[in-house]
Amino acid sequence: MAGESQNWVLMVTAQTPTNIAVIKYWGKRDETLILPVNDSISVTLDPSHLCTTTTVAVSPSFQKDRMWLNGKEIALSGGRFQSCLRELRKRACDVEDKKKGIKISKEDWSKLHLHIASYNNFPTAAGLASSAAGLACLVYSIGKLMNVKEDESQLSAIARQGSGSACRSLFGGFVKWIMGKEEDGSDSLAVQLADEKHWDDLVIIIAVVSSRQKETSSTSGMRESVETSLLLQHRAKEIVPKRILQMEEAIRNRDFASFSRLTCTDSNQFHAVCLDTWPPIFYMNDTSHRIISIIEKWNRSEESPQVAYTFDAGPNAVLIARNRQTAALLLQRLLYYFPPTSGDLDSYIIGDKSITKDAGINGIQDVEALPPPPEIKDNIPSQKFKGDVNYFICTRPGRGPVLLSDESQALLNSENGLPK
Ligand SMILES: Nc1ncnc2c1ncn2[C@@H]1O[C@H](COP(=O)(O)OP(=O)(O)OP(=O)(O)O)[C@@H](O)[C@H]1O
Ligand SMILES: C[C@@](O)(CCOP(=O)(O)OP(=O)(O)O)CC(=O)O
Repeated sequence: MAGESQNWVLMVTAQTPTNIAVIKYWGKRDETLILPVNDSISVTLDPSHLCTTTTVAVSPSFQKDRMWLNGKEIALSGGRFQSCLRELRKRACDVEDKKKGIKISKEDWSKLHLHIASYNNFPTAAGLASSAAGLACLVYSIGKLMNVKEDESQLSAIARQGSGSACRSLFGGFVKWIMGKEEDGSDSLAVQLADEKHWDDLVIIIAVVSSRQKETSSTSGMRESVETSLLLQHRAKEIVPKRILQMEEAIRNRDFASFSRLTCTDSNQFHAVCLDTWPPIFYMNDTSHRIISIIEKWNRSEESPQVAYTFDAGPNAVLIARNRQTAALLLQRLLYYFPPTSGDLDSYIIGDKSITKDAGINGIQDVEALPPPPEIKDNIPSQKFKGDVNYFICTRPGRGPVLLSDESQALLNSENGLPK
């Protein structure tokens, strides 16, 4: 290891998106390597609205590996973090920073310690897939720091060992996680089906539904489903392989009718598997069901589907509108049924606020003046559900991980490698 003194700090900062599955991953065939029972497909969400930023630093002065998440130190002792660190160290290569006069040889990495600081620009552990963006960012940034030569797909197989869904966050656009066949998991990795520009009409609105912390984590929920649900076995063997092919075709042809049908039925089947688990698991709540029925009613009243819905292991609805015009109509419906409890629209609709303008909403008075959606039959009085949605995030399909070269965006101090 060459360097004038032992006080140098070398660091890298990266930003990684989160993703939402449209064909769900639910069930592992290997718990430690995190190998799934079926392929899955996701849409990467625009990191301008939902992303993780991670800085990793290395210095001979660091005494041990340390990590800070959203400003608080967390333990890195968990098996999943350790698997990722071990796999990355195995693949580390020589690194030279001529400007700083630092040279790290391949062999040095096993003796050097890391400091990692990460920040999610959205709530952590709130059903918005922070673990997917977080673990993908950890692997991507350390991979860059250690000059790991593997491509994104091979890195995805490492991120997979941090959290299954994280492997799909190594790419932008539309991503498939191939389940693979090998026992060592070497062929269980993510590939990009199409980038985010391929289908840039799509607009995504997430309804963050008020709820208590979920009772069953994805990890334990899917373990229980594998052990007890016969529907899961049937789904993995018979249903998903066909759906994957149909979904790939729908994405290739930008066929919204097919994309929407597959997305909704796959989400519904995943929640049916949860219900088929013993004891049953409930992730959706009354508000989630209400949102499904609003969308179903609207889609049925039109000639072709306007919006797709999908729900992960929690009550939040992820709604995918076929284009901006539809997204504006969707937002009007959502605000009609779920008006904010306060007049503060700015914090009620976050992300791409231009959709709010397109919907003709400039203030709370416009929300109050919204007419009932035309698909409601006149004889059924329409009810409103103020307070049942915490807030909405307007976003779209987005790009994959990037390095941030501007040092001012680093989360660690370049002098001592501690959080800024
Ligand atoms: N930026 C990050 N860097 C590293 N690890 C993270 C990061 N963000 C979250 N995690 C890990 O993910 C855990 C949260 O995962 P959890 O599955 O409970 O919630 P979620 O991913 O936000 O929600 P869900 O899985 O329901 O969509 C955290 O406790 C932490 O271990
Ligand atoms: C419902 C899901 O979001 C499940 C995600 O599960 P995780 O990736 O969080 O589980 P672990 O691999 O145990 O970390 C569906 C999906 O993202 O495909």
